[in-house]
Parts: sequence; structure tokens; C-alpha cells
Amino acid sequence: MKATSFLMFSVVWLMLIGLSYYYQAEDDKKFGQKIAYKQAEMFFQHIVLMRKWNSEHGGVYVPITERTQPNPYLKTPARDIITSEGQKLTLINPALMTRQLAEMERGDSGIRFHITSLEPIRPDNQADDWEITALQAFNQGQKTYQEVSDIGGQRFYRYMGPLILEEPCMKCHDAPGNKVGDIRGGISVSIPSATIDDIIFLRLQWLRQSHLLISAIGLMALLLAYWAQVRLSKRLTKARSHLQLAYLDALTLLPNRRYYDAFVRREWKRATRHHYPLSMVMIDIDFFKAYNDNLGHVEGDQCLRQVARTLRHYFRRSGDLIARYGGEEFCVVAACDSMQIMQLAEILRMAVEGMKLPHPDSKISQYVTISLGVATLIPRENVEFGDLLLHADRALYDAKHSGRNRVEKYQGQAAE
Ligand SMILES: Nc1nc2c(ncn2[C@@H]2O[C@H](COP(=O)(O)OP(=O)(O)OP(=O)(O)O)[C@@H](O)[C@H]2O)c(=O)[nH]1
Repeated sequence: MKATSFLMFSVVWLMLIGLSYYYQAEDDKKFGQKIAYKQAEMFFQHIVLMRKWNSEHGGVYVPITERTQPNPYLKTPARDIITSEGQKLTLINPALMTRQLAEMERGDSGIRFHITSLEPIRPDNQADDWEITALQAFNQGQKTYQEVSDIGGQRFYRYMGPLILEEPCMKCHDAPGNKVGDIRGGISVSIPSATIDDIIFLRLQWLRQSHLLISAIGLMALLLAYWAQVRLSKRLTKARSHLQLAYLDALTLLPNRRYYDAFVRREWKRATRHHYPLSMVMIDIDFFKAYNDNLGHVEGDQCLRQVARTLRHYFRRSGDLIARYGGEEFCVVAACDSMQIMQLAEILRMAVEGMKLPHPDSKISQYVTISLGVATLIPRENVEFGDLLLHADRALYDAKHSGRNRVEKYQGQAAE
């Protein structure tokens, strides 16, 4: 994993965690709202039940107190009575009971409920704007109405349900036009949002902390993976360079003598098995000592590198090899006959000469040149690879002594 990949994975991880937090937080908020509306609905149903109980009994008589005064909007002949003990009682109908309960509840829990109508009998029961919208929606056929809305600058989850005229209600609501099943008004229940928001806040706090922890664990794991990967790739690079050092010549980056030895052993066996010719070219830079002496060892190394690069260019086949044999000597092994190897050797000679690398102390050219000794053998019994090497060496000797910058073929016994 590169540093950029690590960064990319980290960003993706954090984005996933962020998305998870966002969706869960939204879900929690919606869940909180649902709970609030459900609570309001249950409140509403409870009040409706109590009202039903009250109206089924035709109202209930309670003692007249400072707080419970006779209902001026109740037009019943027996509204106020006196018991045989002389206690004054007044009739409480469902509307007054709802109003008194609302006042009590508001003091205790902050939950508000309000009995109202588009045409209230009691002016104080006037609907607010939100309730008017809800009541109008009931007239249009909507069953319930719920929304987050402000009352006096405070946020509430508001729920409203319709009050439907039933038989017992007709005693008080028997005005012309009213009939059982009509929507007489509604009761709104308002739950202070603070009660739910506090619970949601705690839940979101926990959610934030758990997401922070998970993201930190994920980042740590990524960091660990990155660190392990960096260590591993360092080890691999080291191992690779050790392997290269073992088989490559550090100066020219050509295969070294060790690789050459293993290669020729394998090729010699194969050629013996299949009876095809194996050729060798020994290559030596001309007057290289003088080159070194004149231009210095560093320039000498540079020259070796350039010659190696030029020679390597002609060896792409897996069956051919060019290696640094030692010092300023190179060696070619190729599975081809003597004609082909002579052609290849001549190409190599021309390629090096064609580099036009200045050689101020060469006695035969103004440029760096090479001499090449070529030999070919078909491996068979009683013939060893050393023979081929010897022949190529002999041919190189001939090339040196016949003027250098030339290719000489081993002139001994015909090889193929
Ligand atoms: N710069 C450099 N020089 C090297 C390296 N290996 C061998 N040499 C030099 O190559 C030179 C080979 O010189 P000689 O064997 O005398 O042959 P020559 O001067 O090339 O003459 P001929 O081969 O007869 O043309 C020596 O001076 C070595 O020091 C190397 O890795 N780098």
C-alpha cells in the first residue's frame, strides 16, 4: 500500500463512518419524534375515554370551590344542587373536566392539551393558528394532525385528534344541525420538545463516541497494515537487490560470471541432448589499459558501462547470453551455428565502433574498438564446454594479434 492509497482508504473509511453516523442520527431523531407523537396520541385517547365516561353519566357533580365554579355555558336546569347535608354541588360536563385536567397537567409535566373548536361555545377555547389548520384538515377528512410547532417561542411536538359527536354528547350539543358523527372540534396535545430532545441528545452523544472509537480503531488498523506493508516491501527490495548482486555485475548490470557458469552448464546439457551447435564469442576492449591510464579509472568504468549497454541491446532471446566475463572482457553464448555467430559477432564489433567513443591512446582507431574470438561446437561425448571456451579464447588471441578491431574464428578442427 502506497502512502496515497493509505490516505485514500483512510478518507473512504472516515466518509463511511460519517455516513453511518449521519443516517443513524437522523433515524434516532425520527424515532424520537415518533415516540413523542405516540405519547401525544395515547394522551388524546385517554382524555377521550374520560370524556366518554363523564358524558355517559350525564356529567358528574362536584363540590363548588374557588377553583371549581359553576359552568356558565352549561344550560341544564339541575346544574347546581344542594345535598341533604347542605353542600353545594355543580355539574361538571366533559368540556369543563377536560379544561380543568389540562390546567393540572400543564403544571405537572409541561404537557399541554387544549379542547377547542372552530366555533367554540366558550370564547376562551378559541383555537390557535396551528389548531385551526388541524381542524380544517379534519373537515377535509384527515384523521389526525401532527407537526413540530412553536407555542410562545417554545418548541412542541403537537398532535391533534377530532372530537366526534356521540349519542351522550347530544344532551349538551343538541343545537339544530348537529348530529351524531359530526366533528364538534378537537383536542390538541403538545409535548415539550425538550423532554424528547434531552433523550435524543444523550443517544446522539453515545452514537458520536462509538463512531469516533470505531473510526479510530479503523484508522489504527489501516496504519498498521500500511506500516507492515512498508516493512515488507523494504525487505523485498533488499532481498531483490541481494539477488541481483548475486547474479548481476554491479558495474555493467550484465549477468556476472556466477550466472554465466550456471547458464552454460544448463545450455551445454541441452545442446548435448538435442545435438545442436553452441557458439561462443569472447570480446575484449582494445588498449583498455591505455584508456584507463590516460582518462582515469572512472572514465574507464563509464566506457565499460557504455560498451555493455551497446552489446546488451543485441541479446533479447532467452537462449542467448552475454555476460561480463571479467575485467574488460565479455562473453557471448548462443545456440546457433558458426555462420550465424560470425554475423552476430561482426554486428557487435560494428556497433561498438559505431558508438564513436573517443580513445586517444588507441593505436588502431580514434574510437573505442573491440576484438572478438568466435568458436562453435556441437556437444558430444568426449567434448567439454571448456573446449569451446578454449577455442574462443584462442580465436580472440588471433584477433588481437592480427591487428585488433576484428572478428576471428577458431581455426582448429572443424566443429560442425
Ligand atoms: N576502469 C576499469 N578498468 C578495468 C576494470 N577491470 C579491468 N580493468 C582494466 O583493464 C585493463 C586491461 O588491460 P590489458 O589486459 O593489459 O589489455 P589492454 O590494455 O586492453 O590491451 P589489449 O587487450 O591487448 O588490447 C587493465 O588496465 C585493468 O586495470 C574495471 O572494472 N574498470
